Amino acid sequence: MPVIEVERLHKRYGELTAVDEVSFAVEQGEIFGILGPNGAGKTTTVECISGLRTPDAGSVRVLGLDPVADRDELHQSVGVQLQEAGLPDKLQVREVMDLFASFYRDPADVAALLRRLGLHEKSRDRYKKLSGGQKQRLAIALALVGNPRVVVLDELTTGLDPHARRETWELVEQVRESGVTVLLVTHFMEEAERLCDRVALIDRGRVVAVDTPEGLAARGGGGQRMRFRPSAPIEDADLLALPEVATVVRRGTQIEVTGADELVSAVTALLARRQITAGSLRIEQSSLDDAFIHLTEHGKEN
Ligand SMILES: Nc1ncnc2c1ncn2[C@@H]1O[C@H](COP(=O)(O)OP(=O)(O)OP(=O)(O)O)[C@@H](O)[C@H]1O
Repeated sequence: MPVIEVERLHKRYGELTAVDEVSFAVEQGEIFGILGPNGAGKTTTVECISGLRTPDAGSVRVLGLDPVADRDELHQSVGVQLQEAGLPDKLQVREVMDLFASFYRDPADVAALLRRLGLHEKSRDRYKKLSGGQKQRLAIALALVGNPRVVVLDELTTGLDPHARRETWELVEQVRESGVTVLLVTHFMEEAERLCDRVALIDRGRVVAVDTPEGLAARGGGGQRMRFRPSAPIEDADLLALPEVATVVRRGTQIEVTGADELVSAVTALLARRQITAGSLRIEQSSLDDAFIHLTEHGKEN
């Protein structure tokens, strides 16, 4: 049975339809991403899942519970990290954690959790003294302090430097390894590619695709791009004769070849047969970025 089941979810704000017939299911132990442009309806969707908003229509089940009717019960098993933590500046890290732990029947060991999140040495620091990355880690700690079975993380790494972002990703992977199902809202493709088992791509309140990051990337046009400087001349026609090659473009001494997924091995094998080496070689896989643009393009035009 899926851990989260969303069926034909609908939410309006006045005249504006923010979420329109959204359906997806998240399985136990998955890291499931909700990806989409600004204003797509991602936060509204997870707020309905977390019981913070009441849907206008459709159904949501989390661990078999109705997030609105069974809010108190849901709260015990679902940890939520929201975009704005809104914590009092003057409280110390440990105090915030103890306060949140007191809301749960079976809270985690606060000291152990702080140690796990690298915040142990900050236990006595006030919230306002924490760096952006530390605040973010505290937000994750707060989402985990109730020993949840499901955790909802919204815009987890926004505003973090690349190092802190990577550390946070490792944390999320550890959370999943401990058996927790993770629902992750993001608009960073790299984050979705690195972390998510599957992704729902949402545009203008509608789900446009649910797939693995690789599956989504393939829908964005697919294929590979390879750039190199050959050590000896090679004809365009020789490259184009390979079934994997779609286009060949020359820029000075550099050749750019695009084509199917097996492009790189086919071209490399051809070059090897001719005893040509590929200098300054760069390979790009068609990415989730391409899929994002491709699949949400229609929405932008309207
Ligand atoms: N409380 C609200 N009242 C009125 N309109 C709202 C409210 N919250 C969100 N909206 C609107 O609903 C739409 C969806 O917003 P939502 O925050 O769910 O999108 P999002 O995909 O999370 O966006 P972002 O990536 O920018 O955070 C937007 O057009 C937004 O302006």
